[in-house]
Amino acid sequence: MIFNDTIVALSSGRLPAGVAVIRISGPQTRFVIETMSGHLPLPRQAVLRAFYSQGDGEILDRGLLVFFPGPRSFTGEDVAELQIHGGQAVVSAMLKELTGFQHVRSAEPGEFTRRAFMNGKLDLVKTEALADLINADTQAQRRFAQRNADGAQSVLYADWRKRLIHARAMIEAEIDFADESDVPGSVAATIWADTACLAQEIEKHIEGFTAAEIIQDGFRVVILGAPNAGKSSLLNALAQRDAAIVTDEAGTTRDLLDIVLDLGGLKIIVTDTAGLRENPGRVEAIGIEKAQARGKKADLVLFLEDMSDPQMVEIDWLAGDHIKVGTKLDLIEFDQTQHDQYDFCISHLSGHGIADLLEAIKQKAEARLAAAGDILPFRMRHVELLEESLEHLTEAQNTLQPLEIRAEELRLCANLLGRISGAVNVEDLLDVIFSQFCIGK
Ligand SMILES: Nc1nc2c(ncn2[C@@H]2O[C@H](COP(=O)(O)OP(=O)(O)OP(=O)(O)O)[C@@H](O)[C@H]2O)c(=O)[nH]1
Repeated sequence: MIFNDTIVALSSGRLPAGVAVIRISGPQTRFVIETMSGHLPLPRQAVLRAFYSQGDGEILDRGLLVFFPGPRSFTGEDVAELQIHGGQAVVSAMLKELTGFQHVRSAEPGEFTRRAFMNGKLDLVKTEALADLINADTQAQRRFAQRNADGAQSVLYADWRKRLIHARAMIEAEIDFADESDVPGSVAATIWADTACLAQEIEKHIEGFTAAEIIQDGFRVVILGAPNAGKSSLLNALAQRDAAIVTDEAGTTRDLLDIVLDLGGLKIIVTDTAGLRENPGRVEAIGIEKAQARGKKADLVLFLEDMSDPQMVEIDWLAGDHIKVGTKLDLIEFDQTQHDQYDFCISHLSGHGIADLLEAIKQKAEARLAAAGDILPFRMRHVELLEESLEHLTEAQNTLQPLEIRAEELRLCANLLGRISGAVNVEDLLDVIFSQFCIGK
């Protein structure tokens, strides 16, 4: 696709910095380079150049210039990257000079990537993965985004579409040549067996979204227990700072308080909650309601009990995974029978058991990820399209429907899969997807 205007942006991070990278893409790129720095350098080779102002011939800066002639560039157009000194004034003078050329303007957020997509350099899934790679905070997020950007997911969907298109072709052949028995019944049986298999694969793939959410948004750990059980003390010990207020007054914590941990590269969100007890005050009751709601949505609940003063707390409503933790170990005489009631016994005073508990949280999170496959849908958008395509595939299996309708359901299913990677009709999605990017990407 040919764009008339050339776009320019600072592609590197916050200024001042040692080096700043300015990126230019579009049909004016060659002219701009030649005007500001002399002849075009060899493709993809870094050269040291002075960059001159058109107005008074002043040198604005010296730096490295790399020229990537289209179509072998990130956007598919002529692209140049200028590595210059990362000072505020240097960069603003250079950007002002560049956008002073005719048909050259500042890029919108994500516009370079959008051009890459329009020119067939990236598909939508890879584009989204690239946005995630740029925003990755933890090593697990980086590795996951890297894998998605490599395109394994797009290959999987392309393979599914191929199977569907083949199935549809065979079914249509059966419709067209029914009388001539050119398509033996056994072929149709094989096709329907394969589409049934595909439906299972898609279903399993959709289930993997939970694992993707854990990687992207974090593994949610919620600390629950009676007032004074030591919940806030545990949160502070895990955070290694005073994130929550700790007093000996029962009911100190009224609201939810989150901290974020990086455990072995995984993002873990730990939430402190209001103590669970019967007949709380009005404000406390709201806190308890919130605690229960968060506990129900948690990936893991740490249920704390003060070993020196155990309280009866109703936790039957807890459906998910939980670890029972005995606290204030330092206050009690050793008693094996009492120890055996808990998965872990800890003391914030002595630090006993905290490291083991952290390790257990990490292992629980890793186990959840290991259970999912390698290729996961990583946007709600993917899941919605997958679910819709699965509905059509299920409908296609319905032997009560005429063959024509079943074939049409296969076509609809393939189209929806095509929308995930952008192979089919996605104009309406583009603004949403590219707005996730920063300027210069
Ligand atoms: N001896 C001892 N005291 C502890 C330990 N952990 C917590 N405490 C004390 O127990 C009291 C309550 O601790 P918190 O961490 O505020 O308990 P909580 O469960 O958050 O309490 P609420 O906010 O009221 O629900 C404080 O005085 C803590 O210093 C421990 O391991 N040993």
